[in-house]
Amino acid sequence: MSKLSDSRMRVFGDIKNGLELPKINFNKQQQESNNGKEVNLNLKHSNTTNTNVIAGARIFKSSKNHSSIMTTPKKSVFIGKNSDNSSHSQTKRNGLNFELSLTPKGKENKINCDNDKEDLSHKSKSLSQQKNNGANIAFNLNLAVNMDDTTKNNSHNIPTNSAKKITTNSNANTMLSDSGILDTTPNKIDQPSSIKVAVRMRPLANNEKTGSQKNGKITDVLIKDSKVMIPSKKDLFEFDYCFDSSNRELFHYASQEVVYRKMGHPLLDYAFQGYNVCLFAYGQSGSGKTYTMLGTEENPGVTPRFLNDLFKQISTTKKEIEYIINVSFLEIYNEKIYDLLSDEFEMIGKNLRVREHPQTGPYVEDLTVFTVENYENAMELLKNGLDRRSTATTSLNEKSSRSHSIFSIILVQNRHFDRHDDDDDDGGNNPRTTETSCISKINLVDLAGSERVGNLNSDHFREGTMINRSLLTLGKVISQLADNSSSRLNSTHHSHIPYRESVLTYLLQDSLGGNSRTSMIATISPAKIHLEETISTLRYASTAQKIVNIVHVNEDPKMKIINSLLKQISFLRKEVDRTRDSPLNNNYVDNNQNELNNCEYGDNEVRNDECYCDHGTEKISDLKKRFEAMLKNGGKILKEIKSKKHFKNDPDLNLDRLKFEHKLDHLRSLIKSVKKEDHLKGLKTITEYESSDREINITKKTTITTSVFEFDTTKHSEKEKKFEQRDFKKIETKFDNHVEEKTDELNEDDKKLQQGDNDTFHSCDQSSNDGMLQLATEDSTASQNFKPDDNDSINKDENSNVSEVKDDQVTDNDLKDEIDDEKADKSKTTINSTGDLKDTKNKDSGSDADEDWSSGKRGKKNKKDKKQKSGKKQKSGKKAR
Ligand SMILES: Nc1ncnc2c1ncn2[C@@H]1O[C@H](COP(=O)(O)OP(=O)(O)OP(=O)(O)O)[C@@H](O)[C@H]1O
Repeated sequence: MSKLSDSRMRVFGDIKNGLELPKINFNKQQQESNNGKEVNLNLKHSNTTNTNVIAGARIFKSSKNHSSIMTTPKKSVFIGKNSDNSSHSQTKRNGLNFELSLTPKGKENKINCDNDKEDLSHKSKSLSQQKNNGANIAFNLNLAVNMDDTTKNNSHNIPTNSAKKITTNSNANTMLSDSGILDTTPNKIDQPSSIKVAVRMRPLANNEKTGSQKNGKITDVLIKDSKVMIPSKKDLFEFDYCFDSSNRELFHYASQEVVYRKMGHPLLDYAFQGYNVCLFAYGQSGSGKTYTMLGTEENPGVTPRFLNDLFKQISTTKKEIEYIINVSFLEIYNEKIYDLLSDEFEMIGKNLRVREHPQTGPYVEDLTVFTVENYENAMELLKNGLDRRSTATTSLNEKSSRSHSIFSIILVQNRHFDRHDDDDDDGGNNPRTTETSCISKINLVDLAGSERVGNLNSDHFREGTMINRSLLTLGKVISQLADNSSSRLNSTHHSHIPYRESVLTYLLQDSLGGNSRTSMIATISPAKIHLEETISTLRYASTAQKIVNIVHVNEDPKMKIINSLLKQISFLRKEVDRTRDSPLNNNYVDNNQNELNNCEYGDNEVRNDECYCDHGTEKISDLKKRFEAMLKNGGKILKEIKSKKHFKNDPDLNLDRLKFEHKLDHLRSLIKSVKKEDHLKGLKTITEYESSDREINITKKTTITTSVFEFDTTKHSEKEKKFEQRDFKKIETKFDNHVEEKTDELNEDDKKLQQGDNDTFHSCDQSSNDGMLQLATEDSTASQNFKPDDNDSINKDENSNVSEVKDDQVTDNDLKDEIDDEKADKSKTTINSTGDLKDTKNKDSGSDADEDWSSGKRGKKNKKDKKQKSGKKQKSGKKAR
């Protein structure tokens, strides 16, 4: 047994200053010779033969006869575990015997000191004894499965429930629980992990091959093994890996697969072990970051391969582990965070906020998270997000990413296993099921390209300076962290890290200098013309290499609760998907309600779900009102135009028509936005529309869409969304029909006014009555499935249009009266009108444009042609404005 300078065993400290371990009794000479020596702190459990290095440490002279061991800055030290399953409960009852020893770094032999025969080793008293003595211990002593390579051999056959660990606690007063059972709170075994850095060189681009070069040299970068050389500058950089992808013919050509195997796959392994991981690509614009991270259809990059292996691995692992995979995708553009996966009305284009959780660090508030079940799901989300990412053509890259993107995967692993506990009355014969949970966050980051501002045109100047600003902060953070990492052991003072100076670094705080196994791929061009940027990237990368993160497996009892909630989310998402196909099924809400109630935390979840749905209902009813208002306004305008047509020489007629077309433009673009689910744009258009139309005050009420909207919207927002989209289509159809018909009629009127043909004008008037009638009828119905840009769909959907019209009803009496009046008008004038029209058609045959006008009188077979022409007209109308 070691002689401790203190009768209690003490391990305490904090992350900045390292941990103070039991003092060591050196004689004076030993004290001098060992002062400042770097050592390994080893652990050996008395039941095992293996000794594991658990931390790097340094010896310091602390008092006359004592030296102290200071570990590298860590919160905790791994103490030990039993080598076989049978003895861990024994340990629990009788206390844990372990032995700490110090050895010079890189050597096996122990340092001599006077502590006892075992030199610097220390055997603990049993924990139960300590507890009985009422001694303070400055840590929670637990057993742990250490997933790190150094202890893997020792730990892999230990069931997870025997995994406990030692964690220091800076308040140095944590007691064992009254029951004497070891505390299993935060399971954090900190380990140093330096950032792994690789460089990848892309092939020459076409314009680089032909560009004029000094000395006739096009390239000036060489890669050999793990080194990059710049011959003209006699510079040499060394990294963990250097990938030469400049020429496929090369023997050592690094394909996408090679890059993934070396840089991506190891991170996947770490993620399965429970660590947070991060891979980011850094480099000049056009140097191959996106190609490396995402690749192409034929040559997928790291992210698709990572996802593929993730799901493959899950499918081959044992059934007792349950996996939940959540993904999110965001971009940081001009220092603002945008959700790339959200299809929520008000979330698109919304700048999200970063918040900080005291335990888990920075996170993005309101970011959409999807639970995915397979590779295809995940890839679909990735592609959807990429479509929304901000890109632009720059001098260096045809499709340059103008934002930093972070694709995050949360891997949750729930392990269920049977625990045999000797403490049980039955002697441990009856297994009890236990669950542990592990959550790993995987960040795959494609940074925007670093670029000299001189290379940017005025369009991209602002975004270029923003990109450079955040990359500059990233550089500062990296270099500060590198400084701190190298001075960690010698100094207690650490410089401030300016994480908050940019959104990027704030969000990546954990990946840089925090709890994450992080790798970086620096991409470079071989071209001599980019040499300056290449050297700057290489410097950046070699500084990043010096950063040492402190990592631990994310296993925590609180995770159980989080897991349970994640399960709920996953369940709810599945339900949403399932019910999407049958939105009219009224029973589903009740059934699901029951299922939800049966879930753990079900009550809260249901309540939350309801809140969410209420919110959704509000949005929908608001939208509904806006659409209705627009429809009414549209009707009013048409009416006004119609009434003015009686005055042949009304100078306002054309103006009104233009106004009307202008408004319909707004509506059309609104409907397009809605169709594309670009709700934000839709909302903007509505606002524009409404403000341009404020003077028109409509009192009559149309209820065209009410019947469609009046289903029970209080329970399920997805169901509502489905309806919302369907109804938008109907409104869209209706308006397009109006535009089509009214444009034709107005053109016809126009022409006839010009011709001064009174008879024809009369028939036009009737025809515009028809048009109004149709508007009123359609206002009270909802025609279906028309897509303004999709000419083919016009014909396809005409039939459904008809049946839809029959089904709907007008509820507003005033409007009904008006429609009835107009119907009467119509029935009176139909024959005349048709006759006139026929005449007109005959007169004008031979002219394309005229045929278009005449066929505007419900000539269904020519509808497609008409549509195309009215589209053209609209464009010219815009030009005129
Ligand atoms: N290793 C490679 N092999 C083949 N082509 C590559 C490679 N790396 C990049 N390219 C090609 O170079 C061009 C630019 O690459 P990429 O878009 O990935 O650059 P980037 O660094 O992401 O640029 P930016 O920062 O402007 O978004 C693309 O056409 C890409 O296909």
